[in-house]
Parts: sequence; structure tokens; C-alpha cells
Amino acid sequence: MLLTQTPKLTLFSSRLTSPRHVCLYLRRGGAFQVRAIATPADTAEGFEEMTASTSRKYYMLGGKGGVGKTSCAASLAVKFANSGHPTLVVSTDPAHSLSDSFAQDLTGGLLVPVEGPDSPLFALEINPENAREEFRSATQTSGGTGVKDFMDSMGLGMIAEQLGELKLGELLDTPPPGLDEAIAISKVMQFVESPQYSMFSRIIFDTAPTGHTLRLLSLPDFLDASIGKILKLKQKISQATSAIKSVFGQEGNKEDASDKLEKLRERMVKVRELFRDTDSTEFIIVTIPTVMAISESSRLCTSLKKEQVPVKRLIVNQVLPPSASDCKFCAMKRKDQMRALDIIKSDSELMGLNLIQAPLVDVEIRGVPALRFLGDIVWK
Ligand SMILES: Nc1ncnc2c1ncn2[C@@H]1O[C@H](COP(=O)(O)OP(=O)(O)OP(=O)(O)O)[C@@H](O)[C@H]1O
Repeated sequence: MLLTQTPKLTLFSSRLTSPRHVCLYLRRGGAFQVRAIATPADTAEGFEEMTASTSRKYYMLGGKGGVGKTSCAASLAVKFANSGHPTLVVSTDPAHSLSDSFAQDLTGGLLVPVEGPDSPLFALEINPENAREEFRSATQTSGGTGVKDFMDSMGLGMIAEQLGELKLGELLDTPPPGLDEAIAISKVMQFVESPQYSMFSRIIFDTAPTGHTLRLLSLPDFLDASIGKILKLKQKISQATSAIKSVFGQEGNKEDASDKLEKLRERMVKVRELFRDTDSTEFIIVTIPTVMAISESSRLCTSLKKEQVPVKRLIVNQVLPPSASDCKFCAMKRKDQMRALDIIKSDSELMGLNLIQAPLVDVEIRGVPALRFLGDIVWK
């Protein structure tokens, strides 16, 4: 069911939970009811801290597939915009769902205004396929047959063959998984540094599922290694060709591709720096209360810390709200979820994070009013 207007909320305290928990009931024309739990004490360093600074902040939301990353990212974007922060929400997940979440067409790879919030909110869905093609064409010219052509054109085909053992083409023609997203993010970096984007004080990334994100973090090293080789090669070529050019006066004008790669590498290094900047960036892990998802979140947290990415918050989404009249299935499910939540308390990686519990609501969260409703529960 799609919410079309701001929901009317009635607050009840719950008998079944600790005093810190409250139970929210949503009524709309008596047609349906949504119950939710919130834990204000768990979010003590919460939304106020997130809005306090006027300088630009980046939030990256990530986790296992399907746990609710997009819903949480979109609800945070709406909440920021309604708090006076012009906000940009970016999807770098190859399978975009921002348009579905906002129930608006946000496709096209350009800035699209989201209708509904009080302050400007824009969305950007980067198409990783296009970004990859751009990368491929650059590497093919510089690292694949392009190197050979270039060197042939300079009368240096022999050297090209000798340098063949560098296997640049192979390295770059089979890029590691996650490269798409890396390039997409580096494209966003290029955008956000431009004056057109200077109005945004909050930028939220709805990232691809965990595996991609982890690989993404190691990509600057990959690019350092592979692009480093290309640049070394380029240096060798230019040294060798400058002698020829000085004799024949031949102008070599084939440096665009490697310049492009160098720019990509520079941007990737910036992305890594951004991911690590504790003053401006925070990675928020989104999970659900199952043992499997929490184990994966713990591993994600370990990897993020290893990569020096700041992590402060853990959202446990889709927690069953308390109920006085559980069916057998719900009772079992709730017990299971409680067990999973207990694991967080004793998990050395996760226990130190600011825990935010988000309820499983009984409507699909689509459209700005629904996102506002979810955001008011999650971001306190
Ligand atoms: N707290 C919730 N209560 C009820 N439904 C939810 C909740 N959170 C998310 N959903 C629903 O779960 C589905 C998946 O959510 P969402 O797209 O936000 O997840 P995701 O982690 O971004 O998925 P993907 O990894 O596929 O991008 C959506 O239909 C969304 O409406």
C-alpha cells in the first residue's frame, strides 16, 4: 500500500519491552496499522550530531543485499532535506532502486530533483555500465593493443613486444569485480567537486551489497599497481621517443588515454581518502536480525576498520515490533531475532557501534511520506 500523505502517529508505551522501547502505531483512515519500535537511548549521539555541522558530510550506507540499505539511505536523505540541508543521494549500486524507493523516475545518470521534501533533495543514479565502457576504451587505447599501435607508430614495435610480459592488456581487460562501482564513485567525485554541486551539504551514497563495497576499498591498490605499470611504460616510451622525435621532428599526440587513466587513478585515491576522512565521512552498516546477516556485518566492520573507514552506527532493520498476541510463527521469529540481537552485544567488532533498531513495518516503504515516516523512527 502506498502512503500518499504524512502519516498520523499515535504513541503508546509497550508493556512487553524495556522502558527504553516505545511502540508506535500508525493509523490512516483506520485502514491499516503500522507498528514500530524505537530505542531513543541507543541513538543518543544521533541525528542532532549528524545535522550539527554546516560543512559538507558524506554518508555511505552499505550491507548485505536486500537488508534495506536503499530505504535507510533514502529516509536519511529526506530527513536531512527536511532539516534544512540541501542533500544529494547517489546510487552506485549496479541494480539501482532509488527510483523505486522514492516512487519517482530518477534514472538517467543526471541530477534529478526529488519532489516532496522541504529543502532541495536531488538524486543521482550513476550507470556503472557506461562508466565501465569509458574505462575500457581508455585502457584499450593505452594498455591493450593501443600500446602496440602507439609504439609501432613510433617505430618501436620491438620494444612493445619486449614489454609484452607486463601483460597490461590482460590485467585491464579482466578488471576485478567492483571496478564498475569504483569508477561510478570516482565519477561522482568528479561531479561533487564541481561548482554545480557546491550547494549540497549532505551527500549520501546508497552503495552496492557488501562484497562489492569490500572489493571497492581495495581497488585503489589495484589501480595503483596496474596504472602505475602503464605510467612507467609511458615514461619509457616517451624517453625512447624523444630521441626519435628530436631526429625526425615527429609529433606524438597519443597521451590522452594514459592521462585519462592517471586522472582515474588520482580520483580513486581521492575516493579512498574520502572513505577514510573521519571529519567528513561515515560508513553506516545496515543489517537485519539474523545470525547470517550479523556475521556478515561483523566481517564488513572488520574490513572497514582495517581500511580505516570510520564506522559509528549499525542499523538493525526489520526488527519485529512487540506484540501482545503473537502467532506461533511470529513468536518463533521474534525469539530468533532476539538471539541474533544478542550476538551483536557480544560481537567484539559490533558491540562498540551506536545501535539503531528499525522496525519491520507492515507496508512497503515507497514514496517521500513513507520515507519520512521511516526516517522519523530511525534517525533520532
Ligand atoms: N523496515 C522495513 N519494513 C518493511 N519493509 C522494509 C523495511 N526495510 C526495507 N523494506 C523493504 O524491503 C525491500 C528491500 O529494501 P531495500 O531496497 O531498501 O534494500 P536494499 O538493501 O537496498 O536492497 P538491494 O541490496 O537489493 O539494493 C523493499 O521492498 C523495502 O520496501
